[in-house]
Amino acid sequence: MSDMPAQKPRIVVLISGRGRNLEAIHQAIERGELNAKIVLVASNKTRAPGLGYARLAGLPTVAIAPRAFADRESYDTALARRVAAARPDWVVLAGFMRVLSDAFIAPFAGRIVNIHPSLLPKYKGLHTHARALAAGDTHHGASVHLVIPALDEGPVVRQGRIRITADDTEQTLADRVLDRIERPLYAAALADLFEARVTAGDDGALYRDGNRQDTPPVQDYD
Ligand SMILES: Nc1nc2c(c(=O)[nH]1)N[C@@H](CN(C=O)c1ccc(C(=O)N[C@@H](CCC(=O)O)C(=O)O)cc1)CN2
Ligand SMILES: NCC(=O)N[C@@H]1O[C@H](COP(=O)([O-])[O-])[C@@H](O)[C@H]1O
Repeated sequence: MSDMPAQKPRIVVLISGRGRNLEAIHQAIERGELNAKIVLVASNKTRAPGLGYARLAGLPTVAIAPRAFADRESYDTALARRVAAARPDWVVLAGFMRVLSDAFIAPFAGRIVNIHPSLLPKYKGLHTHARALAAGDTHHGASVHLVIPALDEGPVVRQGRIRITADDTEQTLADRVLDRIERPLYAAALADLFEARVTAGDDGALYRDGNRQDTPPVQDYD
């Protein structure tokens, strides 16, 4: 029996903005709540504030601006090469605001995770909070899912839900979803994946503890 400690899963985190989910993941790791090692923080925005957090935390960072590339596929190929050089076990999207082509997805197929601020399959894409308010929904939330080429269509690992209040605005709802749901939800869902409680079958479905998970667990965070 080897007495070598289990290798921590190596993760690359992709951001485009403030990096609040990056911060939540990093702090969960620092508190010993998530067994992983962030080996690179990469952004498509050279001035992403989340890069500042990463640098202060002593994490390796890189920013690759799309404007230097002729098209989405050439950008995604370059980004994939740089990410692959960090030898990740998982690629974690944390407020990464670009649709990824197969040029990026293929090399990491089945190992890319995203947190989306809606109760998928509702409100794929952008402006999810405004759309939930406009629809008069009673609840809203976030979903952690595996990334496939079809936007926000990948199998969902976990979801979190809160009530929408009568005085909610797009900003108050977005802030509450992020602070109440996304921060704890992402760490819990990543632990499911990293510790293989949840695995992807050849059929594209997820299996939790060996049982097919046709609908994800939904936790209320009110
Ligand atoms: N192929 C996939 N790419 C991405 C997925 C996915 O499931 N499949 N998840 C998204 C994350 N995301 C929502 O959770 C998302 C990000 C970006 C966009 C989008 O329309 N981006 C525009 C640019 C918008 C901007 O710059 O403000 C674009 O890329 O043209 C939609 C959904 C990550 N990628
Ligand atoms: N489609 C992806 C998407 O909308 N992601 C959302 O952007 C915010 C990013 O915050 P951050 O930049 O502070 O991490 C988060 O709420 C995340 O769910």
